[in-house]
Amino acid sequence: MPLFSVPKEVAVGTAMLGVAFATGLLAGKRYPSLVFGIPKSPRSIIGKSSPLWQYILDHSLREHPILKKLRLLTADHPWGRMMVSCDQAQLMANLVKLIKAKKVIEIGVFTGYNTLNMALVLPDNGRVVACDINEDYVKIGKPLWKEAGVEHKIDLRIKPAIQTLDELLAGGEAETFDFAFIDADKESCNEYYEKCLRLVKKGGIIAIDNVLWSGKVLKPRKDDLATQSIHHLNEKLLRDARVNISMLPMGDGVTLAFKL
Ligand SMILES: C[S@@+](CC[C@H](N)C(=O)[O-])C[C@H]1O[C@@H](n2cnc3c(N)ncnc32)[C@H](O)[C@@H]1O
Repeated sequence: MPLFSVPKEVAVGTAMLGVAFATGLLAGKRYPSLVFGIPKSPRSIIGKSSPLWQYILDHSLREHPILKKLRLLTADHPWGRMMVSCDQAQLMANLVKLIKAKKVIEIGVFTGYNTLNMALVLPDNGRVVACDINEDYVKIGKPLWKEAGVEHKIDLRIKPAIQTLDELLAGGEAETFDFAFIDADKESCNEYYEKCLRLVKKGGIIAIDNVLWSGKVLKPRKDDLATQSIHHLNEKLLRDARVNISMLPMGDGVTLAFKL
């Protein structure tokens, strides 16, 4: 027995709307960034349609106008959902500022929201080593790095991040970074973590994004390498005596590892 029933006309109308929406999507149509008044945003543990999500943004987000411009620009990109959660990016910038970081690493730039966000709070002689393999994504945000006047603080490296991290290590930059944000291909997250641990100083912070992976970590499927990889790193971090950790249910889950 159904819990509630709807008039036949409403059911038919809703089904037609659904078909029209799906047909639009298949035809490559982009829908507006605002759905039911809630900003389209990336993965988030708190549902994006939850009024609490809007409340959090309304009561905590202090976004630089150029960051906002980049967020809205990215929201209309077909892969806009990959962008870091803006409240989480704000926490990253607050941490970077708190520890008076000068050298930071971003693994997985996409359109560069978090890169810009960190560059904005770094001192004028600070540096973000920004790693990505896809220049097309980065090109979207690059003009805004310039507009914000922080382009000179961003050292963009377009190649596999593992290669960039190895080059930094080979160049004698071990234990010279203050902060690292890991947010690229999940299959490599353990390797990124190990290399960042060598690059970051004692007292520095490594932030690992998507550690809850939309809840998939609860039941990692054997054939799902990304989830397996995240889950193994989560298990390892729990027992890793080289760091203190906090796992925060923010965005899609972020673990902060404080190097001892
Ligand atoms: C989730 S997005 C990053 C989001 C970004 N941190 C932000 O602030 O919005 C992941 C990015 O990782 C990049 N990526 C994937 N595999 C990579 C690799 N092997 N090396 C470097 N970047 C990679 C992708 O091109 C993509 O831009």
